[in-house]
Amino acid sequence: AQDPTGSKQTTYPGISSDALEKFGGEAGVHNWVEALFYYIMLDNRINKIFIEHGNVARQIALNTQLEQMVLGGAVQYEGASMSAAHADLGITLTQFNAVVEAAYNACERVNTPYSVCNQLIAALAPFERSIVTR
Ligand code: HEM
Repeated sequence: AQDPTGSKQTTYPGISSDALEKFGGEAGVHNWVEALFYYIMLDNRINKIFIEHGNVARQIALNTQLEQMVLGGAVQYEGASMSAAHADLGITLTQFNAVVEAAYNACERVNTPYSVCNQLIAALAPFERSIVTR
């Protein structure tokens, strides 16, 4: 599997050693990703991109892997690099930020402690460089 950042980075700064546990382990991360896509699909600024280009079941499975890995889990991410997955979508910073909002709403929905929610979202933020192309 490729490193999702497209770099050689394998550890994520700012992630505490108990982050995955506080997130509720694999089941907790999966619930969070389900809630994330619930809020994405309710957001009229971005849902059309996912309806037209996405495969929600595949994206939920791959995001569950990726987020567990970012939280320090011994999980291999088996999807495409962030740049390859998003290259043709012409994503704007406004659309990226809409997904970040959905991510915070998902944390509230599944009662993820705010500090550990922030750790995950901060660790995903650098992917913006690979995802926002417009
Ligand atoms: C940090 C933010 C993001 C992360 C971690 C992320 C993660 C992922 C992952 C893991 C995949 C699956 C790759 C694969 O199929 O191998 C994917 C695909 C996709 N993402 Fe994102 N994504 C992010 C931001 C966004 C944004 C902002 C949008 C649009 C507004 C978006 C739209 C899509 C779409 C439509 C696909 C499916 C592409 C395809 O199957 O051809 N993503 N993303």
